[in-house]
Amino acid sequence: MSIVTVGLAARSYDIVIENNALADAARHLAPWTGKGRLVVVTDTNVAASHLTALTAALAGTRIDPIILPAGESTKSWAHLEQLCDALLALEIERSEAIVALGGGVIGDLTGFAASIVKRGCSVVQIPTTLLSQVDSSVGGKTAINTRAGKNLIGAFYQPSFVLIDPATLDTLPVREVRAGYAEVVKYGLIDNPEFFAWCEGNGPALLSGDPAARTHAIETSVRAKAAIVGEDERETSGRRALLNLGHTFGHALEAETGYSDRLLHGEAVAAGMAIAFRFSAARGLCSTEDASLVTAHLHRMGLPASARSADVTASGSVLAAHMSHDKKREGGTVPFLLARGIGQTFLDKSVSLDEVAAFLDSDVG
Ligand SMILES: NC(=O)c1ccc[n+]([C@@H]2O[C@H](COP(=O)([O-])OP(=O)(O)OC[C@H]3O[C@@H](n4cnc5c(N)ncnc54)[C@H](O)[C@@H]3O)[C@@H](O)[C@H]2O)c1
Ligand SMILES: O=C(O)C(=O)C[C@@H](O)[C@H](O)[C@H](O)COP(=O)(O)O
Ligand SMILES: [Zn+2]
Repeated sequence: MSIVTVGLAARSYDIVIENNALADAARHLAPWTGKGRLVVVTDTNVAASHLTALTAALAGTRIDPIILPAGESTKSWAHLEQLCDALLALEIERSEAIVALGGGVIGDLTGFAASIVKRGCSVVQIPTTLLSQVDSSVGGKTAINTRAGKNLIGAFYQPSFVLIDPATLDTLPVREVRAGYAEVVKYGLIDNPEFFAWCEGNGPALLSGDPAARTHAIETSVRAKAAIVGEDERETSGRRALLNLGHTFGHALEAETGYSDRLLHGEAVAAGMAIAFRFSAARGLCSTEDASLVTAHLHRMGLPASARSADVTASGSVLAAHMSHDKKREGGTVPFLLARGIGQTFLDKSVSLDEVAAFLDSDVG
């Protein structure tokens, strides 16, 4: 078992990473079961594969499940309302924890609901996708998507505890494992070239469910994210913005595909990171060799590495228009995460959306 702490003074919390932790949920969740019941928010797929096991592990505690449809379209106003109404109907009390059992969709939506129901209830994250275990369950970004763009309505609201059971990934479809892998390799590309090299060697084993590779990837990612969040919780210093590598491009691709299962978040981020490296090379910031290495690695891992390979045919100016809603925008300018090389990502405020649009029209990836 490993424990990683997110250090945020009074709002610090632990992340426990342990194979088969779900079977031991009574011990791990003891601080939140004292009231005799737990409200568990999940989706239809996760309910089918893991809710029974969690309920059995918590024998003696009444489980009140709220089961939502699976998929990105659940991060919506309509489902936020449905979830808040369900929590109120269950007479949730602020001293109880709401458990988010699922991937990033359930985690982001439940975290946001927890931040507003009765002005704030505790939330415990039990992530069940690779993406949510390495990224979304940690750090307290919660949100829904709206017509104007991705995650534009939300709150910074930290969980009270995160319980990661890598064994839950045994039931995850391989396309979802691949999508989560994009956020794993992101940590190497940001500031850890040794981890990128590890990904080059061990990515295939990770995708095929090798337990040692899986645990190493989860622990490395969670430690990296916890450290960044501890330094810059609300993305004000520029440090946390590094976690957004590939996301300004990626969110535009997601908007273009209507936040549907046509393009998963991790797939969009993969394409966005490769675009960011090629754009950096085109600006003379990083070598074309590094940009090609990133593109080739993502392709080898079965991920899209361009708008075209993500099946998005929109023009550069249409994609740039989506990017103008980016939350990092300041004084009318959207800063971009660019790179001087693998492991050397930085925030560049000198890019214009016209330049990005022209680059995208010429980018073949
Ligand atoms: N808050 C953050 O910091 C942060 C970070 C990264 C991504 N995100 C958000 O996370 C979301 C994507 O999360 P995701 O990739 O986990 O997608 P997801 O939550 O939609 O889960 C992917 C699919 O896998 C299914 N599933 C989940 N766990 C399973 C399991 N163990 N076995 C079988 N099926 C399972 C789900 O039902 C769903 O169909 C996006 O909305 C993205 O914006 C948030
Ligand atoms: O935790 C962060 O900070 C991240 O940027 C992690 C991203 O992987 C994640 O997709 C996040 O939700 C994107 O944030 P946003 O502020 O661009 O919506
Ligand atoms: Zn992401």
